Amino acid sequence: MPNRRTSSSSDLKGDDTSPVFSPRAAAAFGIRHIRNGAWDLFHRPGGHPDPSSSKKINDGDASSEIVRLIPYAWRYAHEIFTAAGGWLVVFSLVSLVQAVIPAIRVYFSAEMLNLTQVVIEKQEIDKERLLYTVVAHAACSAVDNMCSHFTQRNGRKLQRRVEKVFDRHLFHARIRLDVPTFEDPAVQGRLSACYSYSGSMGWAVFEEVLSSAVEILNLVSRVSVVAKQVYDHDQQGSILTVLCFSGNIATTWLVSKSQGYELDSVTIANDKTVRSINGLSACANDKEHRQEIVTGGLQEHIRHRYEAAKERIGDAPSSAFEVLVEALYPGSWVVDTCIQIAEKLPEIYLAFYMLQSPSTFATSFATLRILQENATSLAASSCQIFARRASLFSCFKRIRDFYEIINIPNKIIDGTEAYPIPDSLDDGALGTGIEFRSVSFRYPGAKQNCLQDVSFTIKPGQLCVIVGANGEGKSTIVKLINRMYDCDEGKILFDGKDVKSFKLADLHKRISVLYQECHHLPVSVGENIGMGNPQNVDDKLGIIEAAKLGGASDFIEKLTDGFDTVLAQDLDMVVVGEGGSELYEKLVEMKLLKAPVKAGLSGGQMQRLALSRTFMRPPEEVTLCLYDEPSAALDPQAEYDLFQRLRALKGKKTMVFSSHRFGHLTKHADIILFMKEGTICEAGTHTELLAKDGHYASLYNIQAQAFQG
Ligand SMILES: Nc1ncnc2c1ncn2[C@@H]1O[C@H](COP(=O)(O)OP(=O)(O)OP(=O)(O)O)[C@@H](O)[C@H]1O
Repeated sequence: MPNRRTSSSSDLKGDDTSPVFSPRAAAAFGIRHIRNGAWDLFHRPGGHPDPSSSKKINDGDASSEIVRLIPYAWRYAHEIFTAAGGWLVVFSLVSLVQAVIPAIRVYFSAEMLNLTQVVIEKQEIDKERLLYTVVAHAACSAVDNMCSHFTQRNGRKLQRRVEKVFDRHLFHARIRLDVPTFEDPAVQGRLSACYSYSGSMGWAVFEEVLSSAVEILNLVSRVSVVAKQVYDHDQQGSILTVLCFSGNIATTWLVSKSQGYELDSVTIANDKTVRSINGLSACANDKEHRQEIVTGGLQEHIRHRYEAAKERIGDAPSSAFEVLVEALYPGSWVVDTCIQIAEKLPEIYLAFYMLQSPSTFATSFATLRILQENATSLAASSCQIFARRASLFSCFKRIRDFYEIINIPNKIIDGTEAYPIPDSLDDGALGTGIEFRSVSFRYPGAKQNCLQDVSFTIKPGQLCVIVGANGEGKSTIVKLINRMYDCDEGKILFDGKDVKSFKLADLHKRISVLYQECHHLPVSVGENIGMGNPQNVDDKLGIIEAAKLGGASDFIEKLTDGFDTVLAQDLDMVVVGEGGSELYEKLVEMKLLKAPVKAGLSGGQMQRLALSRTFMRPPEEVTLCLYDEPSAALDPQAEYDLFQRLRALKGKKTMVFSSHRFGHLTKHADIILFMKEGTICEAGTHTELLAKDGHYASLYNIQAQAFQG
């Protein structure tokens, strides 16, 4: 038997083979988790990612909450009607018309049965009434078809129109966030909650509201027709009605209880063996591996490994689909038996009744037919409408959350003053003067300070190199200068003024940064470079020139589409179920799953691309260059060329480098800062620090020895 457990148990820590896997973290976001054999199934109960939506609220709270939600609902209604206007009204009206058609059909079915009853009892037929009933019934089908055609044809168009508005809002809400706000798991959770499992929230909410109205109208109209039939024509109707409905309501309730999991799920193999089976299958199936397999004579080896892995999996599920089917249909013989008995109750009653008074057989049979035809769907509809209360409520809460996230305040507060300071002595012509005064900083969520009481001064136009071992805080200094984060204690000054007082847009315009982790954007190579100066993103000549300066021209020319080559993400997804992709994205966003990125470029090429991006900005605009390990992935020639080029800027711009390498840069530095455990333990020029014979001298000598043989 496969081993199935729920995530509530404390022993769920995931598999060591997947460092980012955390079912407990998933539970915190309202995503449930099941471990079945080697598989992990994540699902969102009721399709609502917001854990707060599952909280039970009493009626008093609910009504005051509803009052608070009204302004948001009003704003939402206003926005969707502005976007889709009259079409939305027509679409809603057609859907409502379609909602009453089933009731009209029931009415004419009842008419047919009544006519049959008259034929049986009196052996005569009302031809006119029969003709009218048949024609009207057919007309109903035609109108129903026309309505379906209309809603299908126009639904998608309307959906796109409504979604566009909300997609724009959501995009804006995301793109405007700064680093600490964006990294905040609470903010990520709120952003994720704004996606519904069928497209963007804007349309999903409209659909939910309209579907509720349609269901209510459908139910009310059908119940009226059935009730009229039962009470106009049959004395036994009330008992049959109770039996039909109670059986069906119980059935619907039992089924809803027994179905534990919806299709909105992601199933992944969190196990080395399954991953190995998938990899080996790919070896056997994919064309690209054939050459290596044949040349290397690997057939037998791969077959052996595949069989051994299959053996290890044993009787546990071997595919995501199997896992999903087991979760969806856990099955219960008690439930199934109850359903069977409940469905037969009205017939059993009728059989007893007919035995007692056979003369009323026809009448009761007609009523039973009408009731049986409708009871199941009416019971299901009433249960659904009942269940919809919660989802409607949570829909409006999602609207509120949506409008609130649009205005999530950024943690890095924008300054008000222009930079460079107008009328200052050099107006930034020589570069930015930087001062750290007793700066301490801790990353959000970290246990201890990453920088502790750091103080130093870099004069305008100076070249500063920050050195030290891994993890000592070099990159963090770069990030604080650039205001990616704000320090917790102390002050950072630009040209003698608190950096927080300057407008962020002005600072970003004057600072050119190259980060250690070079992430390309999933756009074209040319655009990746052009983005270095968003105002001139289409400046083709500028891009070509920047690529030359960054040393990227050579490899770009060799790419299939040159500057137009698109560097897209290739997610290796194992997703099952409707809405699963969206849930997968959420799991990735929440860093519960890793999204492997297919890198089309080597590390050095990525670095050259990122470097080229920094050359897009007009040189006179930039007053400060921040380079975090700019040459880590470059070959020696490229590194030498780069440093030659950058050194030529000395005296014209302030330059701050973080580096592990000594020599090329440090010999020319005006100031070297040696970092150890988040503090600056040595500061001075190359000559001064060598004379001091401390940490710097020791590391420099280690590197120098390598070249002395
Ligand atoms: N976003 C983050 N959240 C939490 N801790 C972080 C974060 N970024 C870095 N750190 C931690 O802060 C410390 C300093 O990191 P930093 O990147 O500044 O070091 P570094 O000196 O630049 O290292 P390297 O030479 O390896 O680039 C490290 O212990 C690191 O683990």
